[in-house]
Amino acid sequence: MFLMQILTDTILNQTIRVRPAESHKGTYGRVCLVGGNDHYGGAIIMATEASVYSGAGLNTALTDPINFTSLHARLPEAMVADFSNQADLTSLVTAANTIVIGPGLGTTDQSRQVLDAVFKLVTPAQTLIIDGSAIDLVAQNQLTLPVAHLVFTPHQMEWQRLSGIKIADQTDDANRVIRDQLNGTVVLKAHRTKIYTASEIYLNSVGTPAQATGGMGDTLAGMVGGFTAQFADQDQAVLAAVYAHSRIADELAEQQYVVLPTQIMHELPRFMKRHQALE
Ligand SMILES: NC(=O)C1=CN([C@@H]2O[C@H](COP(=O)(O)OP(=O)(O)OC[C@H]3O[C@@H](n4cnc5c(N)ncnc54)[C@H](OP(=O)(O)O)[C@@H]3O)[C@@H](O)[C@H]2O)[C@@H](O)CC1
Ligand SMILES: Nc1ncnc2c1ncn2[C@@H]1O[C@H](COP(=O)(O)OP(=O)(O)O)[C@@H](O)[C@H]1O
Ligand SMILES: [Mg+2]
Repeated sequence: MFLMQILTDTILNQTIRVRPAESHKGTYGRVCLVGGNDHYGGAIIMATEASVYSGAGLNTALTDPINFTSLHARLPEAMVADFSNQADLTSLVTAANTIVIGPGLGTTDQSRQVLDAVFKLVTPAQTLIIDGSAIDLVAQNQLTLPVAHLVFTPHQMEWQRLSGIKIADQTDDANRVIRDQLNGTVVLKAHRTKIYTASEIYLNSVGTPAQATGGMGDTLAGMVGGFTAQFADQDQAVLAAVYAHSRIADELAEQQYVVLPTQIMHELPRFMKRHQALE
């Protein structure tokens, strides 16, 4: 039996540290974000931008070259590389602390080749966030997962595809069985997102239907990337990212009918300053 833990503001000041003066960009982690085909460029732009605004020190998008100009135009802080260039893919994935794969990746043969190449390179010390299309590709092809700190971020339909559990039957007990088989943290996204770690279940009791708009999950994936790259405790980093994403949305929704993903990420630097570790 697992007791459900309810996330509160405490997770933020437990996780978000005050930046040490003696530090540089390398101190705050390297994130490689993989996705964005010729159809879904916005998804990888949002994920990458969310990682940058979370404070990760170095961020690179591995994407279709068609997205280079648009990504740079709004986000000069990030680097870009072609996800079909094997040499670039190898060096960037190898250098990363955290890899985020899936936002807008698509499920074509090319998407599958990129996913296979990344899975081959990932090592046990790295954190791998598997989102969106990457979840669908794993489910469709029953892919073998690499050994790493795995974090899955499915919405309920993606979880149905990956776990085989119908949305109506997605109970904690059923979800835990599959979580254990996957051997990774599962962030099951819904109106009230639940996070299944190796030992606990957490309920995200904040969040608003004002968040129900395309790109909201791509943004969360980028935030989880940025938080896990910077903050040592990987479970806490995931929990803090999920909670902050919804908590910022709730604040904006006091005045707004809909909250855009980009508005949430742009609040992050101020929000994180307000909620950093208590001194
Ligand atoms: N700007 C961009 O580039 C964007 C790119 N994107 C990229 O698109 C790719 C595909 O991702 P996707 O999520 O759009 O499609 P898919 O996996 O088919 O899921 C939709 C199906 O699931 C069902 N459903 C049931 N419960 C649900 C729930 N709780 N939450 C959500 N859905 C739920 C839902 O039911 P219905 O709406 O019919 O009621 C529908 O049948 C992926 O790579 C992503 O990154 C998007 O992020 C958008 C912005
Ligand atoms: N009604 C809602 N209440 C609270 N949060 C919501 C609601 N609808 C969507 N969200 C949040 O928005 C995000 C949607 O993720 P996802 O479906 O992957 O979006 P996308 O793939 O379009 O970026 C999740 O974090 C989910 O919890
Ligand atoms: Mg999604």
